[in-house]
Amino acid sequence: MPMLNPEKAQRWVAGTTTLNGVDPLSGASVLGVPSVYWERPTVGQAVAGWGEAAVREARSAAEVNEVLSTLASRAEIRWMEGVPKGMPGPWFGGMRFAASAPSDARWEAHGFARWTMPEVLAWRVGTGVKVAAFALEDAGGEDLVRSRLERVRASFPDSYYHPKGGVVGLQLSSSRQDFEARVSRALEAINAGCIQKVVMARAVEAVGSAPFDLVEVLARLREQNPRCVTFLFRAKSETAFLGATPETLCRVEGRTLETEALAGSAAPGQAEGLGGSDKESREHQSVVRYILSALRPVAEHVTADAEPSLLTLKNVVHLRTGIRAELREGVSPAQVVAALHPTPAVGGVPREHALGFLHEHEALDRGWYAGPVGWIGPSGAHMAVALRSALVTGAHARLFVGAGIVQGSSAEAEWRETEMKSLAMLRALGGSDVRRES
Ligand SMILES: C=C(O[C@@H]1C=C(C(=O)O)C=C[C@H]1O)C(=O)O
Repeated sequence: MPMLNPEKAQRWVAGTTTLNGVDPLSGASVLGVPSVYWERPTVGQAVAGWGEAAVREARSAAEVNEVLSTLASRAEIRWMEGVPKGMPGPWFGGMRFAASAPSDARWEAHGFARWTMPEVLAWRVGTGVKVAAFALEDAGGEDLVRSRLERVRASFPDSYYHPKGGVVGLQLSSSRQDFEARVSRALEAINAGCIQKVVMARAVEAVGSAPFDLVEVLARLREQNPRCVTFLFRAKSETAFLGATPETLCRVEGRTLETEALAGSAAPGQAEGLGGSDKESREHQSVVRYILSALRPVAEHVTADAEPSLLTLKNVVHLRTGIRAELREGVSPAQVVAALHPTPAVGGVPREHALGFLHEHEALDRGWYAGPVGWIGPSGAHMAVALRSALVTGAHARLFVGAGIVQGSSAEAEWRETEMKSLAMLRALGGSDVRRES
């Protein structure tokens, strides 16, 4: 049985092997739907994990800090043949956007924050697929690791998993009226000077004509969104949180930190005007300023791109400013997450007022949407901001989309922006025959 937050003395044993494969996702045809998945096509990184050798949960923001700090250490795992260099993870998971407990039962399985170390982890390396197996260091731990590696070696396909291309009919519903009323309320608060920016989100319910095939959805997400991180986190239940996000919260390797401001959006046909738009530029710069000031206590030599560039995705274009820094001595990825999350790209300015406004008026349990999701371990950490995502159970998907509201925003335009942002997930779910109810 996997243990939640086990005693400090608990240790795991791990072993590795290398296969001839090319695609960790193809393992799903023999090992089933992964419990965790992470792919960055731009750098050729792909990782899939099955089962849960260990689970660490946190129930509050303070506990998150404590748990995340322990996950970066290698002390708890005894590697039979040394730590594999450049292994992503082995801990994968995420946390809620808000500091409050779930109010929507659909998020209960994912909890406040949850990281797992899979029983089997497969990731792409230059010439093949590397596999690690983990087990508790109890009597028989090494044998269990060897048998897991053997089973994987005997059955792992060496082909690439291509989506089969079947189309799933989707029935969609989301209330436009409610969303636009909330955006108008946000504009009143902005005009009254209570807040300068707030990111309002809404849910879109999508019901498929058959249960969603999560492996197919992952395969389509990565194919259709090569500049994003495709991710999946499946907790104990059959409920999975997955998506393809363009936004990184932080990537840490040694003392090198990379982050970014991603805010300001336009339809692909209107990208030309994005850089010159006063509204989009204000929305973007508020995120840049926040990140630079949030990094000051934890990092030095902070540099940002002189000008935002355009990040062009299939359905939407964003303004992006890359930011790099060197972490101060002893600063952990946990402290970086605590310093940055939530940035005004998904929260607002001033931060506490905007979060209070969302708590009161958004009428949505965001769950892990817009929270940090990713991996952490001895080779560093990568936490993305969980956007363009959905919580999927059977034939039901709850998608989440949001947009930044500043002075000059219009409720109708923000609705359209969120519609545009929903397309990536809808297309991956397989929608073509889309019927709408508002
Ligand atoms: C909130 C979302 O996206 C964020 C909001 C953006 C904006 O308002 O321009 C752009 C990118 C993201 O930081 C979302 O995709 O749900």
